[in-house]
Amino acid sequence: MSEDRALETEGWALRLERGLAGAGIDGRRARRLAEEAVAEASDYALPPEEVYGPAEAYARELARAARAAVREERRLDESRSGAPVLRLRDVSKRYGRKTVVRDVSLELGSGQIGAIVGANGSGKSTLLKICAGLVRATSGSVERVENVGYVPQAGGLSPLLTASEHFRLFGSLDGKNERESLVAGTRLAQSLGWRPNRKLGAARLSGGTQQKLNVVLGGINRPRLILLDEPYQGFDQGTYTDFWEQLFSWREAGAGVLVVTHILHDLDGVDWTCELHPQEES
Ligand SMILES: Nc1ncnc2c1ncn2[C@@H]1O[C@H](COP(=O)(O)OP(=O)(O)OP(=O)(O)O)[C@@H](O)[C@H]1O
Repeated sequence: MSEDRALETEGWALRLERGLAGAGIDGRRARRLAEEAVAEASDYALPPEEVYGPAEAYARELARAARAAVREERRLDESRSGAPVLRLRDVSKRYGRKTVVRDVSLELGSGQIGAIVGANGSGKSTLLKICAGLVRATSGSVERVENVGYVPQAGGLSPLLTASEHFRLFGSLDGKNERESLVAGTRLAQSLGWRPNRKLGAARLSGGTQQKLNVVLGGINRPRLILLDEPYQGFDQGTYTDFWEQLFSWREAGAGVLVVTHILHDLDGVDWTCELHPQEES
């Protein structure tokens, strides 16, 4: 970093710290937030002002986010009570004459991980789409909370949009502004050991990286229910471990997580398993 850039960054961080302190954030926390902002901006090789805007305005925004986090903590306390986030009763799905899901009942509480397992063609993806509200059950009932994240097995991205543009698009659905979306997406990406490239469109990312992006988008708005359809197919071993750690930390934070998997050792860390069986043609 040039000397000018270093001075500019230092000044910006100081103004941010002062602005935060002025907005009632305690001194040590204000310093940590300023350090994090500088570190994140350096990930993008840009001066913090270019990423976050003027320090004073960003301080106001962070203070607002801190107040929202307190409200969120209250909400999480409610969800830690284990209230159900998803309940299926006798759900079946037919395509024409073929029954692909038969009489499935399950209940996922907040702070739980459930796994859907079964042979190829046993209806796992169909059931997850029913849970997400993307496919309608032929019979039975589905109740779910409103805030849901869904991570498909593949696809689901806009080929020309970059990772950051996806963060903004998905974040805006939750009322986040551009910076909040960028920060939330970048943090989640980092927890999967990924530093998004600022320029590449999704179509030019590797298969595994596209799936990391899908996982980030599934969790970017801190949903109370997160549905994941074997999204780890292209992950290397390290990312795969990070992925499960992320599921555990979502559970810890009070979300209900439902994951389709066919890898049996995954099941060690889950709270319950629902096994599906391929249906005979009727
Ligand atoms: N839109 C559809 N129209 C007709 N049949 C469908 C449709 N979607 C899925 N099916 C059929 O439903 C059955 C279950 O498919 P599904 O993809 O849910 O299974 P799966 O357990 O997720 O499979 P895999 O392990 O291979 O991913 C399959 O026989 C499939 O061909």
